[in-house]
Amino acid sequence: MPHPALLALEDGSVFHGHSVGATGETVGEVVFNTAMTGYQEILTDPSYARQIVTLTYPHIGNTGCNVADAESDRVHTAGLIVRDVPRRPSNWRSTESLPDYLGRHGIVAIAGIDTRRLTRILRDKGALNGCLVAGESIDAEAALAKARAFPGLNGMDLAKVVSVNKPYNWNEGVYDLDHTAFHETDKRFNVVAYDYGVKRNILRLLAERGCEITVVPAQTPAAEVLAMEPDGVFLSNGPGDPAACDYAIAAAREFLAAEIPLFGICLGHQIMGAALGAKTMKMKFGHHGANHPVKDLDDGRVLITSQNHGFAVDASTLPSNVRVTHTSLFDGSLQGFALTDRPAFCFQGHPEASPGPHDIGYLFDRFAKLMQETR
Ligand SMILES: NC(=O)CC[C@H](N)C(=O)O
Repeated sequence: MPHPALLALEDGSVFHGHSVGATGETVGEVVFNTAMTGYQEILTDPSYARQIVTLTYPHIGNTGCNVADAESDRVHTAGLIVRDVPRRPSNWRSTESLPDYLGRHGIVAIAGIDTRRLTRILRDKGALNGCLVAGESIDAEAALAKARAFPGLNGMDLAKVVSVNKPYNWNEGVYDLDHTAFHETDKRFNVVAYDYGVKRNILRLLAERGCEITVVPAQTPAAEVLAMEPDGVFLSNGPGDPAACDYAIAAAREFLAAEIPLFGICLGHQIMGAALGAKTMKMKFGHHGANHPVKDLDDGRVLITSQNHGFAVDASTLPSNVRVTHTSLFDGSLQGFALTDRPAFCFQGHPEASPGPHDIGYLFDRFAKLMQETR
């Protein structure tokens, strides 16, 4: 018999279910993700640090887990909430079941609760702080108190917490078309990628475009990077509140001043916005999923995109040398912008997908073109 588990939300809601991961307790902001696939990539996306993720798709774990699908070297979500985990995973790539994987990584997870009810609460009230407990004896009152004691993500700088300690070269090759083997690419550009919680697929897609990549810690001063004379600088995705990353905002300002090709994704987009003097704000429940429609304002195309953010740049506070390039068709929020007088642009969603559709992968080509033209 699995251990019992319980989820308590700061609004007083309590859900009883059973454990499908490690025993223990965890606190964080509870958010919902609507992607139907890609649970392992979601678990290992560093942008989810201090967040407990509930997946709205009811059957999670069907295809097991493996080494290749991780987006970083560990699980970053603070916990996992699902409706149901199948008893037996079935896929030729699977080396481990989801509960075993979660247990090995020490991640508390609950199944057997009504995730539709939970998602409606989060949609109506916005993301809520919660406490997830699993084990032989669980105490709802204590969990509620812990949920209410969690300070929330506002003001929390987590990029420097999940970042690497020292620089390294990304030298994994790129996949063959049939995705069975890696091969080398011709290196055309030297790129420095800031790791605020970078996902591996971003580095793969940059390498695929001929980038030789040096990944650097979040707090690396801009002067150190400029001394490396890169062809371009990349600002990665990452967890927490962008406004709290003052060192990153200061560095981005220097890269903009130096007119070096600059590309930002998600947290990187928000940091670029803040560097330009724009305001960032907390969203009600954010965007977390793999089917979000985004409009490309240059040609009117609608792209289906992968998303994972709880903060956003307030478009009305952007300076006049910014051109909005993408908006969300869910809520009209800002999804991308480019500078009119510098080689810099960024995107709020996840163009690298993983999981998700590849509609907006052309942004990686745009960065390569920008570096080519700026040379
Ligand atoms: N995926 C990301 O980079 C997320 C950015 C930021 N932490 C947010 O929640 O909005």
